[in-house]
Amino acid sequence: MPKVLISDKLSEQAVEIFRARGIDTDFRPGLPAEELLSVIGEYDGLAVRSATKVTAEVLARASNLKVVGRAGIGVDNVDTKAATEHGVVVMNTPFGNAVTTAEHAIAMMFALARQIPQADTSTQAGKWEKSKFMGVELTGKTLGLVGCGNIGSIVADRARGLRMRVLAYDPYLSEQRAIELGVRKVDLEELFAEADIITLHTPLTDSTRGIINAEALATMKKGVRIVNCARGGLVVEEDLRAALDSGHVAGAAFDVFVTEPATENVLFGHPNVVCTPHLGAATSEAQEKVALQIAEQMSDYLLTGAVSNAINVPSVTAEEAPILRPYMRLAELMGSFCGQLTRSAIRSIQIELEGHAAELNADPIKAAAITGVLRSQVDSVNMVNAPTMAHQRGIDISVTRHDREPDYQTLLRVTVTTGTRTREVVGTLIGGDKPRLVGVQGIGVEADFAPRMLYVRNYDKPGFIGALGSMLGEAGVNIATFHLGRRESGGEAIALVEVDQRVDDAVLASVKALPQVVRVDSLSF
Ligand SMILES: NC(=O)C1=CN([C@@H]2O[C@H](COP(=O)(O)OP(=O)(O)OC[C@H]3O[C@@H](n4cnc5c(N)ncnc54)[C@H](O)[C@@H]3O)[C@@H](O)[C@H]2O)C=CC1
Ligand SMILES: O=C(O)CCC(=O)C(=O)O
Repeated sequence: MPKVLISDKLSEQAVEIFRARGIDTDFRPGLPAEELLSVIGEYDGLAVRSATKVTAEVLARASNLKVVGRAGIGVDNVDTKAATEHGVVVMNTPFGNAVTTAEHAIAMMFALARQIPQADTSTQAGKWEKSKFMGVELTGKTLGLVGCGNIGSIVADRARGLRMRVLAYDPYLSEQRAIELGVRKVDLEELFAEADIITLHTPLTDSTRGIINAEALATMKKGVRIVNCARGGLVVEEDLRAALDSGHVAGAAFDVFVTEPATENVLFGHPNVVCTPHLGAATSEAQEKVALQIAEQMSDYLLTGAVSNAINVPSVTAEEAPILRPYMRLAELMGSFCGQLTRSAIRSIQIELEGHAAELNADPIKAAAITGVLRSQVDSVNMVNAPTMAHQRGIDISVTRHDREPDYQTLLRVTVTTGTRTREVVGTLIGGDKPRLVGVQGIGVEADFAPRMLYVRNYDKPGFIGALGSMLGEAGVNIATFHLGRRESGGEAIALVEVDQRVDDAVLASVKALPQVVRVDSLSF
């Protein structure tokens, strides 16, 4: 039974879902970092929000971990690169808290425009400072969105309802989508020059870090207001504080900070600053949605192999998973066949799909084939890290779909090249799910992938089968099945021999010494 740890404050619905799906679940919100390090080795899945830092060190200790689930959007608290290298899937819930976070941004905008938090504090302190809190109307004002994805689009929609004019800077926003949203797509300079209020809705990346700095602030309208409900680090906090102090910026509302939890910050204490403690996603509706989604997604992956909303591997839907699983098994076995025959640096891996296979999602099949090829070289390879490992080794990967009619209903071909050699195997599924080899090196030969096999290439001359049989018999090795294929043009043949015992190196050497034998390899599957 898989085991999952929930180390942040997720809705308890997540626990119920995991347990209902038969997953052993430990609910330990607020687990200290040192304790996480000592217990993570026990778990197959780790569900987090933003408090748990899933560092390279955590991942290095997570010997059983298969999936990290982020109940939310931003995965900047997960070292995704290290997760990929360790073969761990990282998934998030890209939509569950988008409305809630957009509403928080709108609430922050109102809080700034009408100084609601400051007025509340003053009123409850017994002061009646009616003239102190003169606000501004939002109607007719220009809102500048930096980032117009899920959350930015919802903010745009709500802002248009408030009769605001909306500009958006997002290099990946199409003109068509901008028209649909009723926003004007502009460059960053124009947005800074025209916006009365700027809200940020991008992830924190190398291209967005410090996107609002002293230089940018200087190009903004005097009296601009800035809302950040995305990520600390998008704004250089010291530069903003200086612009607030000089009166160039009229107000700032921040939900996120460079250092969190933010118990102190350069923005704190300024009369025109409103702060919340990373509450963007904090509604009961959003938390139920993200907890439920992440628990379902993680359970699906651990129990069926279905992958949704993963950051580091291609998606496999719940419908696709049972269809793809036998193909992934076949591809991995075929890759392993080639990998076990390859003793030098691999240059390329080609995966070809024909018949039914050509209609399927090829990414998981490709990842499985690469896993199989690399497994004889690297123990820790799996479906998640195989493409990265291949890339790191400079291996070219290609996938080709053929629409010709194959001899079998469905066919995969895996070809591995080194500087000097090519290994090629062809396989199919018998009865829809049983992997079967149907060709090696262009020679038709049918065999199952047996736990122990000998692969022999020989000259097609009399006496070979008898000699091989008696040699193995004398060594106490029982032959379970024997499959032969030969090139139609003659000369070359291949034998795939399933054996019941391990064939030791001395016996392999004697087989190799037979005059008809070109090469012999012991394979295991
Ligand atoms: N305060 C909170 O509690 C929450 C904060 N967030 C933050 O909000 C961010 C946005 O979330 P979504 O809208 O769901 O993500 P999304 O991925 O749907 O949208 C992000 C948008 O940013 C754009 N973008 C990327 N690089 C850019 C750049 N250099 N300049 C301008 N635009 C750029 C992308 O094209 C995309 O359209 C998340 O990455 C997360 O960090 C999300 C949920 C809750
Ligand atoms: O889980 C939370 O409270 C934070 C949400 C968030 O920042 C995100 O989803 O990116």
